[in-house]
Amino acid sequence: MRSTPVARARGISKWFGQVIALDEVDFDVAAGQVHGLVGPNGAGKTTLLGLLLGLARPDAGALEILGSPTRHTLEVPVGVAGFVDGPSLYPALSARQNLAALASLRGTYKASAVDDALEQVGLSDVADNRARGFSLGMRQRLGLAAALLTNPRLLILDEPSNGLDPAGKQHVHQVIRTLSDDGVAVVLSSHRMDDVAALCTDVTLLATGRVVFTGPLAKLAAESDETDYRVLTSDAAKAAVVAADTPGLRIIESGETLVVRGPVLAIDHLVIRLVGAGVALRELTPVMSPLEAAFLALTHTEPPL
Ligand SMILES: Nc1ncnc2c1ncn2[C@@H]1O[C@H](COP(=O)(O)OP(=O)(O)OP(=O)(O)O)[C@@H](O)[C@H]1O
Repeated sequence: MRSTPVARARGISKWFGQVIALDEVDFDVAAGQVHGLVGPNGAGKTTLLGLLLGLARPDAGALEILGSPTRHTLEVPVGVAGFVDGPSLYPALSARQNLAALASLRGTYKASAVDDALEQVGLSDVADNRARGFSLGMRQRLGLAAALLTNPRLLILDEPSNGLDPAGKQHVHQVIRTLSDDGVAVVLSSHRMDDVAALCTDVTLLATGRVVFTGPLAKLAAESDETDYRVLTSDAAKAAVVAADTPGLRIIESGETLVVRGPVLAIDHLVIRLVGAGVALRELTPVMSPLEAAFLALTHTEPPL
């Protein structure tokens, strides 16, 4: 028997005045899944995270968290923790005092649990420093520690890698992986496909409030059969002429560097034609990962050149 999804949305819509932020969204998250929410600016990621956190209610559709329909009041559903738009912290209190205050408010304060949470996110050394002086990355980590204190079954994180240095990012990624191994479902938003690729098992791609893809990460990569390649040759001008004449290829950029877009077969033909035309190929490099290519294809956005 399949276990109950940790979160299940069917046809949820959310309006802000005339703007539709979520348009009949279906969304499933299972225990242990690390589910990435990606999409261009304004796609509806934060709005969906807010609904999962009980910060707002859908205007239409059904949303169940841990098997229960979300209520009509605004409150964080039991078993859910996390934050959107950065964690709420008391700037005048230290990291330790912030966590102690939050746990005391819930009536669950235990000094050892606070120490554990700080240790997990790598903030033990600065536990007694005031949050006011914390960098964005440190505030993100403290917000994560606050969420961990509640032993959530569903953790919601908005851009968790924001402001983190590479070591901090690795640390936070490891915390998320451990939670997932323990069966916690994690839903996170990100603008970075490399973060999503490193962390997520599943991904939902939103564009102007609609789901344009949802499923395993590996399936998303297969959604686009076109990739951009940078082509360096011995004769840039002649290479551009050959590329323009190759069926299935589009020239994205020409000049010293030639960038072309097309399916792998068309790229093969380009290489054969270049060599046939006496142009030496010095470099052929994909400009973006298959995930980024799928993102751009499905959201109809163009890569920056
Ligand atoms: N409180 C609000 N009042 C009015 N409009 C809102 C509000 N919150 C979101 N919106 C609108 O809803 C749409 C979705 O916004 P949302 O913040 O969910 O997108 P996002 O994918 O998180 O974007 P970003 O990547 O820029 O953070 C946007 O058009 C946004 O302007």
